[in-house]
Amino acid sequence: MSAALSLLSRPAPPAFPASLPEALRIGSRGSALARVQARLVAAGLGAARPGLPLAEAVIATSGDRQPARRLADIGGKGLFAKEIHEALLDRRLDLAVHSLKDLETELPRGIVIACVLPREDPRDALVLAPSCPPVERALPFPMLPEGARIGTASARRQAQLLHARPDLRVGLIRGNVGTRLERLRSGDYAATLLALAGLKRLGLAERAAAILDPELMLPAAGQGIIAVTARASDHPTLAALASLDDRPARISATVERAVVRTLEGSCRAPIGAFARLLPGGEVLASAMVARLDGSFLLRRTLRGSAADAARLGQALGAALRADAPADILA
Ligand SMILES: NCc1[nH]cc(CCC(=O)O)c1CC(=O)O
Repeated sequence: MSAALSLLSRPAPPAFPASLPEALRIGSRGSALARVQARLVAAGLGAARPGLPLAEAVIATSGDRQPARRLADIGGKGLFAKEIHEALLDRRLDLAVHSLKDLETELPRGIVIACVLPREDPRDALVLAPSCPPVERALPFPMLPEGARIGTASARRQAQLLHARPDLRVGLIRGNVGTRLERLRSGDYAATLLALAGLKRLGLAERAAAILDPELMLPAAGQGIIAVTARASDHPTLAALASLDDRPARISATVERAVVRTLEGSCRAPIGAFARLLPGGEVLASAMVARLDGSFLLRRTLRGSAADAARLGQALGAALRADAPADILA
């Protein structure tokens, strides 16, 4: 009797989801910006699939644990995403939210970019320390004080800034957006450069003393674009995310990342890449490489078909490589 009962009352085997799991687990880094971006993705999914249960999780990354050094010196972009990729592959997460510009161009096997959200403003912004005299919005660089010290950890920003203003000095300031704004109050720096997209998402856009024209400061590949990664094999999650994919952002991302992919490995120099869809449906893409000290800067612009976005980016990267001096190419 008791044996029969225990057979009958044996707990049901764990329910393996035929389609979507109980709750989709959304992962991101723990910074304020990362959390806001994760919430944007969750809101998008909630609107696309009403009633779909979602759970948000924070993953600490190596990049977050070593805030004082230049990223390139501690292993590059992969640092922010490594633990997040691992959590996806280990099924501790089902999808992960990244700033596309921090995501390496070659993702680990089994991880794909499932969708990109509509691009926020891709431009960089100049943020002044309280002690710095104001600049005119239209002429931000010429009005920075002679010899001023500017804080940035971005080789791309440093090279373009010094190209325009060789008298300026650059000091390393890293960390989250909040940390960097805080550092400005220390008096060590006259100004810093930040992505306007991050400032906007944090409700801090009013801190931008000037917004830098891409002619002056070409953005990083993917700047302003939020990318969502998932397991390549997880078809239900990929299908749910596909409805969030933004075509113009996807095309820009494809061109800009193809530029970087074409150059990296053969080029150790700072790289900028920016592509946008024109009203007629063509893509206008610019890219630049420079010496870190700004003494050399090369820019190229190409126009091409949106259907050939990756090829356009490759052609742009190849054009830069063809004309760059030997010391820029590794
Ligand atoms: N490297 C940090 C980082 N990664 C993405 C953003 C901003 C948001 C975006 O570009 O989408 C920032 C901050 C910054 O560069 O000012």
